Amino acid sequence: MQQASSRRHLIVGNWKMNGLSAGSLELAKAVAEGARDVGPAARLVICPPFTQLAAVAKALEGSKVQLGAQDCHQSPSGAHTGDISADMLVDLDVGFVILGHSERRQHHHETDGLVQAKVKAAEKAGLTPIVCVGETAQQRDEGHTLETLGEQISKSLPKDFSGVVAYEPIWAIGSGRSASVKEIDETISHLHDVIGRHLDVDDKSVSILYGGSVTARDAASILSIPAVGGVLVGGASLSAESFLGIARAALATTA
Ligand SMILES: O=C[C@H](O)COP(=O)(O)O
Repeated sequence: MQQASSRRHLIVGNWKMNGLSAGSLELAKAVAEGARDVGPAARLVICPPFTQLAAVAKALEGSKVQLGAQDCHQSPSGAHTGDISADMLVDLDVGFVILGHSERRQHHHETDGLVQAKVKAAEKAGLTPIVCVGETAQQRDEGHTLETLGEQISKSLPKDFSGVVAYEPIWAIGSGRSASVKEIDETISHLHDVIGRHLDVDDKSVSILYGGSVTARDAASILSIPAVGGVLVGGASLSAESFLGIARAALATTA
């Protein structure tokens, strides 16, 4: 089994629909500055809204923080009013893209099939997709968590997937109630098994992040779980202090 001490955690901040020009620049610069102290323990990625990508890309120049986006269209170009293609993101020095987040699955009716088409488009353009899967509170209460996640994994990821997966229980997102260490450990280990069974890739090559109410307080215990490859952070990524606190927790797990 992979040991915590040999890992380099991926710490991803998803700003969601937050950030105007001045605040975004200030936040990006503060994260870039603070990231110097994190050393090689973690790779940091911030995913601002589309409108701030160009400015944030400039603010991150020369830093160890990488840029991500929150979605892309499955087509490279064309008549898709209001959409953004993977190539457009690459053009702005974006390296990562979050796909299939539960907020998009729910509010934009994104299906597993559409998510898979977006994953293929992102990988073709050279982006690293971060594909989100997660169960609702009802699915969890009815004992359908593993079945739900297995279906999402097998239908959302192409057989030759080379990106990152984020396990985000929907009931934990923005609720202030993170899943327990035991739940995260068991579920992510199960996801590795599903990947090994359904995809044509070594399951160890796919890093799996946890997301859902992660804070600087509980980050160390989550990042100490050997199966966890990092965290996807929403609310706590909107402050440089809390986001960097989470990144420093990665450092503590390698000490
Ligand atoms: O993409 C991030 C997740 O939805 C987690 O958000 P949260 O940290 O605010 O719960």
